[in-house]
Amino acid sequence: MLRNGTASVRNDTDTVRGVAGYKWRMAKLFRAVIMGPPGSGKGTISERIAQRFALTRLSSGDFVRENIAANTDAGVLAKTYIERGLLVPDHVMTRLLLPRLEEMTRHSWLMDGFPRTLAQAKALNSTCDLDLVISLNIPYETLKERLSDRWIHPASGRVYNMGFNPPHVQGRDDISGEPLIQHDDDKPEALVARLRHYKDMAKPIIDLYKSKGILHTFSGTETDRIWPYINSLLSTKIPSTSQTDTQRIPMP
Ligand SMILES: Nc1nc2c(ncn2[C@@H]2O[C@H](COP(=O)(O)OP(=O)(O)O)[C@@H](O)[C@H]2O)c(=O)[nH]1
Ligand SMILES: Nc1ccn([C@@H]2O[C@H](COP(=O)(O)OP(=O)(O)O)[C@@H](O)[C@H]2O)c(=O)n1
Repeated sequence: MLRNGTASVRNDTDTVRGVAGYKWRMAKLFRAVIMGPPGSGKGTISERIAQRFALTRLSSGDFVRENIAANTDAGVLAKTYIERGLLVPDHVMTRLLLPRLEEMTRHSWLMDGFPRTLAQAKALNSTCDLDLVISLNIPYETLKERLSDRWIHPASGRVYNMGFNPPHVQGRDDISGEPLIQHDDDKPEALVARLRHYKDMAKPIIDLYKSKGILHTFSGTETDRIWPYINSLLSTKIPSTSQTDTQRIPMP
């Protein structure tokens, strides 16, 4: 349910009369968050979920980058932190993200990268009711190996791994053909600090979602082995109709 003062669309089956006397039944909407340390597979799994269940994939990192590119006030502010390798403060992140979510009242979505702090989780909580939180629990050695081999197409956020999902042409994005880059903070020396930081920040968020009964944790070293469990969980949670968000149903 989006609590923006006017909309209340979660779980509803409201109808809108369209042309030729049809009504459009809005399928039950679904809102989820995916959490995990850097390299745990959030991007990879979100992509699969978005395709399989036709959810809109929202990446807070991509959204920050779009705002920086568009020179919005919040983007300009966010840039000053990212350039110093810092997390963007909560009030800037919520200013960026929450209006975007309020535009999504009629879409099912999966959010990757937000919330990263308890304050962000509370802000999200006051904006919408989440149906489900996926938390990925991946051993440190696995994260280290994956990240040292991660290549990214910055414009789209598509991720590659030279062993697991290599691009068709080495160093080039499959779709655009543009060059791939590596993030400095994917280097092993930066990883220990990033992981410690993740654990400290994630613990209270995970406790919050556990107490709400919406947390589902998946552990393992291979995405392909974790994926079937996530797939079957989501298949039970997402009604088939919400796979297209809206469904045209002839109604008297
Ligand atoms: N070897 C291996 N690499 C994987 C696996 N799953 C994801 N990756 C790669 O690991 C890196 C991190 O995954 P990503 O989805 O970007 O993680 P995120 O930081 O949590 O969003 C990327 O290069 C992925 O292609 C896996 O099961 N095995
Ligand atoms: N909730 C969030 C999301 C992103 N960010 C910032 O935006 C950057 C890019 O986001 P991302 O999700 O792509 O980050 P990484 O997974 O590359 O760490 C992060 O490194 C943070 O500086 C943030 O501060 N708080």
